[in-house]
Amino acid sequence: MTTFKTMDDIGDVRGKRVLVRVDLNVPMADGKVTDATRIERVAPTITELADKGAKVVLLAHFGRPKGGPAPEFSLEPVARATSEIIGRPVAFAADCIGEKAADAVGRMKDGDILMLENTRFHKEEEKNERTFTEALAKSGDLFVNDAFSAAHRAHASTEGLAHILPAYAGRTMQAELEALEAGLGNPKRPVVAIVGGAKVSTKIDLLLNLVKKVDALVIGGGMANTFLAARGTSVGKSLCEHDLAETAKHIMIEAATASCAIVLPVDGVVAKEFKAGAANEVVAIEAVAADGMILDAGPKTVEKINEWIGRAATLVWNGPLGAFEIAPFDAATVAVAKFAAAQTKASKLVSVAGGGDTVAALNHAGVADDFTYVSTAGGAFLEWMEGKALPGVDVLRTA
Ligand SMILES: Nc1ncnc2c1ncn2[C@@H]1O[C@H](COP(=O)(O)OP(=O)(O)O)[C@@H](O)[C@H]1O
Ligand SMILES: O=C(OP(=O)(O)O)[C@H](O)COP(=O)(O)O
Repeated sequence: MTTFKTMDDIGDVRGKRVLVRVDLNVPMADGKVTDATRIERVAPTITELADKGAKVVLLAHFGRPKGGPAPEFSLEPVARATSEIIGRPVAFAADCIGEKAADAVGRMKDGDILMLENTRFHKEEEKNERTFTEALAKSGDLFVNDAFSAAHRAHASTEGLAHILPAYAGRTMQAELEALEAGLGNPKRPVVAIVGGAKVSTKIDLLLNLVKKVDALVIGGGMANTFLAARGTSVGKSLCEHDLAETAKHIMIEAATASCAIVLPVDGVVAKEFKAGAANEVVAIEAVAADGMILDAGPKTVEKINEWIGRAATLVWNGPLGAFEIAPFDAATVAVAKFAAAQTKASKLVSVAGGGDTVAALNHAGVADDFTYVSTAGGAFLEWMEGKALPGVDVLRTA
């Protein structure tokens, strides 16, 4: 049950400027969106408001620029992709505050859609600074937050704006929370979680609570390398955050106390270059050469993970098991995704997966529709699972 205001409470929006926070942090390659799920999920909120005659002003971040403009993190190509998906023009303004934003908003007619440039081009966004939030608020009369997958960030555009403008949950925000509650509110045990991917430093802390909620935690992808290194296994040149070794050790101790099994790779697919078709070999995890990079989990690891999934009643998954965008390093992710999908179809498993790249990986494996639920959120979903308050959601409850 949601306890915040939704778009059903928003009233007449005709002629009003509605600032809509969406998460358009989508996978891209060569300037093209490679998985449009996040855009498709927020499309209903955008079109509903536009159809009701609102001036829809979209706010979003893209990637992790260092608090200043960076062309490779521009939202302009994403605005084009959004326009194609919703089948309507989406104008673009080269800044999210100031004159450029004001001019573009000033030109809007009722029912128009405008996307403002990456909010993270201003360092004040992530600091949630009041003056910056007020500058953002100048473009809107109302605020709709539809970015569930960014709701774990207390940023100006995800949290701050709800203190300044009348605030509502968008259709996707509402649907995500309801679906997660339905699928995982009271999960059937055993619960197995898989956490992989590359955002090691921003996700590792939440594993400390997660091990108290699940029966087994499978650690894969870049995250696994940090744990392997922490227990003294050499990972060569693999993606690894060595300075997080103590955190990893602490998590392994907490897991043992909570009787949560930690499942780490036993073999890996190792290459010397991070590129498609790079020469590679499967090696035992203790045998990674000093110049090798683990880019995927090996077949024995896949077998072990699938055994755990076979015993599970509920699966929670964020983060690919390898660099799945580059063949052949997608093999483990695809194999595990297919097995989890088959278990779900056979009614043996409730499977909930989430994250921008995880969704792309499930689409790549052709099984996203076979999972019980696929969330657009990765980190936010895991924090929700941990039982942590999400700033972007909480502020809507009290707004
Ligand atoms: N062993 C690995 N080495 C390097 N990158 C990896 C490895 N395993 C997974 N990745 C990368 O992790 C990225 C996804 O991580 P993350 O952003 O945490 O997931 P999500 O967006 O689903 O939350 C993918 O781009 C993938 O290439
Ligand atoms: O892609 C996102 O999160 P996810 O990788 O956990 O799915 C969100 O857009 C949040 O991005 P951030 O982790 O740079 O704050």
